[in-house]
Amino acid sequence: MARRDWRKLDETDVRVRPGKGTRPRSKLRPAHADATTAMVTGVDRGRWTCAVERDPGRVVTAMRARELGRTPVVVGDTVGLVGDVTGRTDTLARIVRVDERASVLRRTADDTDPYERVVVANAERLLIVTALADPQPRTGFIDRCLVACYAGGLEPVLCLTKADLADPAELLARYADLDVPAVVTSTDLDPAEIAELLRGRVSALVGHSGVGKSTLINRILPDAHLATGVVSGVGKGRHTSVAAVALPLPDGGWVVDTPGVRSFGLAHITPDDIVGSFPEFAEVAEECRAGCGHLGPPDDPECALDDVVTSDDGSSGRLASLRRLLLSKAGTEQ
Ligand SMILES: Nc1nc2c(ncn2[C@@H]2O[C@H](COP(=O)(O)OP(=O)(O)OP(=O)(O)O)[C@@H](O)[C@H]2O)c(=O)[nH]1
Ligand SMILES: [Zn+2]
Repeated sequence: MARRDWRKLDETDVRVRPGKGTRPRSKLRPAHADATTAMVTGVDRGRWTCAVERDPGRVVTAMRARELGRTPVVVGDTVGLVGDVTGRTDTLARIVRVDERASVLRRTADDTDPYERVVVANAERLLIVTALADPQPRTGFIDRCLVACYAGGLEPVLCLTKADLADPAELLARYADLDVPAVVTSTDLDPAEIAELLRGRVSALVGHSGVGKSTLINRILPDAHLATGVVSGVGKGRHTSVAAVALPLPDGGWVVDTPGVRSFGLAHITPDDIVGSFPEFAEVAEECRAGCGHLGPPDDPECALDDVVTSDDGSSGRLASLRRLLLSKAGTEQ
């Protein structure tokens, strides 16, 4: 239950149906029944780049129809387009519908923007790109990426780069209890495993500067420069530091690069949102008192999660890892 509750989290969520008190239910709706479905691949200053029928070869620039008001439209959103959807130069389609999101990745509020915002919608996976050395892995960052995934409905994957510089064993061990899938890579290893992981689906990528994210993308997408160039015709400028962009993969699927996204919108996430992603704990957590932080003694001495832990079936390690994530939500390390 908790896992799907991210929809209520803030005002930037898409209103699938207009609520009472807003505009009257649009009479235009039936007229838009023939709207063309597209995926948003880039956003910049009131213009959205969309792939019609998710076809990377059919790119259209669109504006948001007035009737949508300020409904946020982000990379990965599935939208309905009307108007000129040919994509010819100087044409502009209109976005008249934003479909309900299957997942959300939020970035945190920052100095220039006091609101948490969804940066990527509908990504199935989040690749947490971390160098094994140079720069040193930051486990606080990884932990908060995991929290963002569990709360937003994405499957996390650890992508450990620069395996030629350091052994991944210690880092892998830290996440073993959480069953987070991991791939280990370096420039002297074949990127086929990662390409396979990404093929046919929408995956978002996050990572600090210098971890080798661009190197990785360029190896999987030899023409990424070209693809980036196409979108940056729209996406150049001061907003690019946090603007996500979806790049099409050669064998189908999309990689969403999230430059500048260094921390995640976790402020409204409750412990229950996170626990909800852990099947063996979610049900028991309902027996806890309302507002239990599920941290166990001394903070939550009566937390029911402790009852799940029996002898040595691995549950104690998993609970310890889950509790580490619960604690990390409040962390500030980036
Ligand atoms: N030793 C080693 N170095 C690597 C590997 N992958 C990338 N690098 C180096 O790490 C540095 C950073 O790589 P980038 O791909 O630019 O990193 P990034 O994450 O895109 O960083 P920004 O562009 O700043 O966001 C470069 O000097 C790369 O050559 C690797 O597998 N092994
Ligand atoms: Zn509890």
